[in-house]
Amino acid sequence: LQVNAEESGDDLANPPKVEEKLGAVPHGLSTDSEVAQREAESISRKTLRSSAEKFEFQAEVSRLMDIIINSLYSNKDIFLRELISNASDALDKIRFLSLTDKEVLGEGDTAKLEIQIKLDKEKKILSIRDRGIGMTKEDLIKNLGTIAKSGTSAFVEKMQSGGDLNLIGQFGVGFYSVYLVADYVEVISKHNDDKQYVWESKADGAFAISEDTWNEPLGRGTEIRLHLRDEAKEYLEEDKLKDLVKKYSEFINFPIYLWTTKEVDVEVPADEEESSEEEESTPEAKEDEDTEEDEEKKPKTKTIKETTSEWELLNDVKAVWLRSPKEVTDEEYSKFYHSLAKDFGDEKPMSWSHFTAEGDVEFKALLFVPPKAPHDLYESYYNNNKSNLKLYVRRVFISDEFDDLLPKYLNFLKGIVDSDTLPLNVSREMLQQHSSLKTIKKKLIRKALDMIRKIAEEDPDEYSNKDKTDEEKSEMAEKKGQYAKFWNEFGKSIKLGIIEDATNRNRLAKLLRFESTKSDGKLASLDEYISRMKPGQKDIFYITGSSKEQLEKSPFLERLTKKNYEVIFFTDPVDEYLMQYLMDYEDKKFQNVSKEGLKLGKDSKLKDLKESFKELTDWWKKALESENVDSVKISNRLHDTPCVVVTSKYGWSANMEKIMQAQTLSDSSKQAYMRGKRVLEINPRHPIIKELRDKVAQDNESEGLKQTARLVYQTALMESGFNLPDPKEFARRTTRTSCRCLPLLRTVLF
Ligand SMILES: Nc1ncnc2c1ncn2[C@@H]1O[C@H](COP(=O)(O)OP(=O)(O)OP(=O)(O)O)[C@@H](O)[C@H]1O
Repeated sequence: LQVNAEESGDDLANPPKVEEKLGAVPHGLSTDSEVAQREAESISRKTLRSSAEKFEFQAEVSRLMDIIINSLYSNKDIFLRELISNASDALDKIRFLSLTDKEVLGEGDTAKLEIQIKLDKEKKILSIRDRGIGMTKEDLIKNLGTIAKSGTSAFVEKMQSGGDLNLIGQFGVGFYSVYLVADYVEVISKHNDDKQYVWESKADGAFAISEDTWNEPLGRGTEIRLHLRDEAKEYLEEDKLKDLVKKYSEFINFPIYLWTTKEVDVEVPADEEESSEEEESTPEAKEDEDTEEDEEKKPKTKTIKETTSEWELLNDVKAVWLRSPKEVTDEEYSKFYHSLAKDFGDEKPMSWSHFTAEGDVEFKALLFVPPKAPHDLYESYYNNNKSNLKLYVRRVFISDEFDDLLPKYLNFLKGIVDSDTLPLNVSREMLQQHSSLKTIKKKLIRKALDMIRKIAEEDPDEYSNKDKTDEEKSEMAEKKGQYAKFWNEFGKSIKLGIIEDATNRNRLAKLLRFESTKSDGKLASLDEYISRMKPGQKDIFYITGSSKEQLEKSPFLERLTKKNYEVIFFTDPVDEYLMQYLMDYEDKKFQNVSKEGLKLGKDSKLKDLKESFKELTDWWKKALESENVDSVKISNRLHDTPCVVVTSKYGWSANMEKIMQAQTLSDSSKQAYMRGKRVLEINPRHPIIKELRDKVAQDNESEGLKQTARLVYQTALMESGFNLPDPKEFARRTTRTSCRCLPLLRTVLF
């Protein structure tokens, strides 16, 4: 990665040494010492320091930077919140380490966990400094340039298809937003384990790193100096920065200070000449002579304007979750969500739950359902145990990658948990083992599922609101369609929950939504299905396939719809797995209508029919011996179709077979084993079946009969949703048979 340093004309071979005297500045940030000024001037945006080691950005990072630097995106403000958020993360990290080793914090100003923002109007430099964990030389190289995260290419792709730059933080590449406003950036950083280094780049494909021997020693932490572009001068205005911090970084848990400069009136001793002149020229002076005499002994003063500077605190660090829910407004919850989730889109969270758990294990929690699923929610679902909850112990941030605070299927929730029960001064690994975590997890799941249920309860599309007052109705109108929205974004997670969480299966099943033969294009719940069940109906009927449109035409539904039974359409591949775990609901069993075992009341004629078609069914079963067909039976589900192929109850359905075949790494021997035994079900009322019966009775050795029966079977396979093992053979047979048995075929196909 390292490329040869290009010698430039700048005389920086011996950078000036650290200045001894830093002047009377308040705690910290004395970055504008003369030496630093000279240094900054000498490089003056022409070229990077010649003595530095130079590196190329990783290709994806370089593309990302190109996009940012050339972006016409108008909301350039976002860079500040990204830098403050990084500073806050770095402070969280050092505070966490200090729990087990106090020494890491250092002494004096270095131990102050705060963020400082400073402006240099003249040189157009905006600096953001934190006393966080800092970066070693290696960290600087990796974190700011050479390692592309998974979010880098995802974000580049998103931007190329017209995505919103505002979402940069969610992709974990927020730092690079600095190039929206700066054309040259320096990152000065000091980690406890390394010397102080300067990273610098003009976003031209390369960055440079040098050991820092000229700036003020930071003690520990990072200072980012943005050399602002001309068109970004507004970020040198104190008021602008104050507004931005208020808007975006209000909920940062560390104090954010801005170095502000004010003109104030000060009383200074007046020199004698001036005071005597003043006495003569002031008419009031004569009038007040008596009083003047009394005060004669007091020294004469005058008021002059003086410029003073001070650190002004910009945020209130009281954590939202520690406040009573009654005191927090909806707007505050929304803003807190945006800052917590780094989701600065326009949409509010769909729902939230703010509660305190009491008893043996005490904690406060605030959970949110985001308005949209993140881009990578189901990517590496099974390899990623990290929940999106931030864990705090007594207000101290511990981790946002804590395994097992929530089960995987609830990973789409964002939020925080602050526990008073967990110990503070133990390692993350020890904490991970703590017995209270189980209780916390259990309570969080309950609350999360309640919160999701509430989205449905408050949605007028879900429940009739005829008993509601007008005020309640208008409140509900806002929530209209919210559950369908939730379902579209996170429905798969609920299904995965049903598969994975046996304890909460019934609660989760209540949240399940689907379309059905009676749902009229809307989503229905299992409770609705049950309320619509026909008297005497024992099972909940469903069918699986790749689309609703395809399923609506399925021959498996013929008798069921005629008899007015409702059938659920499951069209997501995960549904096949789901239905292996969801056996029953409210004492009703689930029945896949394309599998064996469908009962639709008693058919009094069945016995006679069986008898009448016995010769055909026996003959056909024998003819299909090599096809994994277990038996040939009279069907109770068909009306217009001559026959279908159903699968055994515990084997794969036709749809599942297709899903498994589509999986690159699936094991073909397992496929053969799991493929359900097939049963050919015939429709005794269909003319072609009747004709086949007659033909078998006449001459069951006829080649034409065998060909036709095979063709009818293969057509049934296709109609039942199976892939034909040899489509070419089917095509050949169709053409051949169509010549020989045209009249019969016409009945099959049309
Ligand atoms: N002020 C800082 N102190 C210490 N490390 C930092 C600082 N700023 C950035 N980093 C490091 O650089 C990395 C890249 O930052 P970047 O903002 O691009 O991504 P991120 O912080 O991981 O994600 P996000 O943008 O969502 O905050 C960080 O993960 C962190 O390791």
